[in-house]
Amino acid sequence: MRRLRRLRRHDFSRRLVAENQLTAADLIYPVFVLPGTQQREAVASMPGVERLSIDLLVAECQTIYALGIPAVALFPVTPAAAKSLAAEAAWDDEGLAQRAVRAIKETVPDLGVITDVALDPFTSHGQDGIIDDDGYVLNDITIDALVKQALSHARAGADVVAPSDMMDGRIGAIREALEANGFHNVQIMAYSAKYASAFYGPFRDAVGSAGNLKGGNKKTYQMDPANSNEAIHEVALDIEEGADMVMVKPGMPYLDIVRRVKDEFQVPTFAYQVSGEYAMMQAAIANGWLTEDVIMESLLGFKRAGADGILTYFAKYAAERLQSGQ
Ligand SMILES: NCc1[nH]cc(CCC(=O)O)c1CC(=O)O
Ligand SMILES: [Mg+2]
Repeated sequence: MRRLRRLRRHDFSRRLVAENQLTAADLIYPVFVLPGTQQREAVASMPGVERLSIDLLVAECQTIYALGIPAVALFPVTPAAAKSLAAEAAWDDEGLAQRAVRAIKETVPDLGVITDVALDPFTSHGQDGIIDDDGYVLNDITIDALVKQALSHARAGADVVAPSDMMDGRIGAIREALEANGFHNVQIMAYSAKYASAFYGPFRDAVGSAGNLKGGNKKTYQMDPANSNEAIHEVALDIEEGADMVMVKPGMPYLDIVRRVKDEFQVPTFAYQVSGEYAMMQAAIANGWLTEDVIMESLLGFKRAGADGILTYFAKYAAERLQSGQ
């Protein structure tokens, strides 16, 4: 009799036949950067996540590197006074993101540093671009700003720039500018299929853009959650324009998209387990409704769906757990 339970009988054979494996090398740790020194702030809607000033962040990065996590993704928390309609602070070479990149590369040079290329932390209205009088985000004018921001990150020493804004054509423009300025080896991780999702709420609290958005949404540039074929077109364009890696975001509700993208293109494909997914799981765990085992199960799900790596606020927790062999 064909008994599929036979191999499940013992731990040794369950391990031998496991089809997928999660390792620390699959993880990218998103971190929030504060101005000042010795600053550490909790994020209420993301229990366990802290915003850190650069000095504390550098120390944290040493721990992250020692755990075998390949890279961090930086998200600056911009003071309200530095926000404007045209988001000029985004390409300030002395900006928070730029200074954080330099500090990390100086102390932990082998840790990959990924920067967020998008204007929302720097606009007074919280949108990811420059708006017209009606509040519509202008595509090509925004691209000019994104190019300046990406070049500024590259000058600071960023290994990877990650445009998360969903303007059409920005990958091509950024790639061209990087090449023209001698940054031939700066990688682009494109947020290619980024959906207009309600799962980003806690992140907007963390970077302080929720208040600026005033309940507004990003539906005129981020994708409609109803769509799947459109994600394939978005990814195809970004690869053609010069992306080295592509991303699907959010994560768990969009694993079907991760699988389709991986099958269709076979390029390095990442998924972002976003703030709302983190908050949901942490809330249930804190209430005793779920155990922490859901964390590792959720991360393995990304591997099974075909992701090469996962951006997750659980990266440090997961790497520690993998190291201790649990
Ligand atoms: N450029 C904005 C950006 N970059 C990363 C996230 C969300 C990440 C998360 O929720 O964890 C967002 C939010 C948004 O689009 O409003
Ligand atoms: Mg696109």
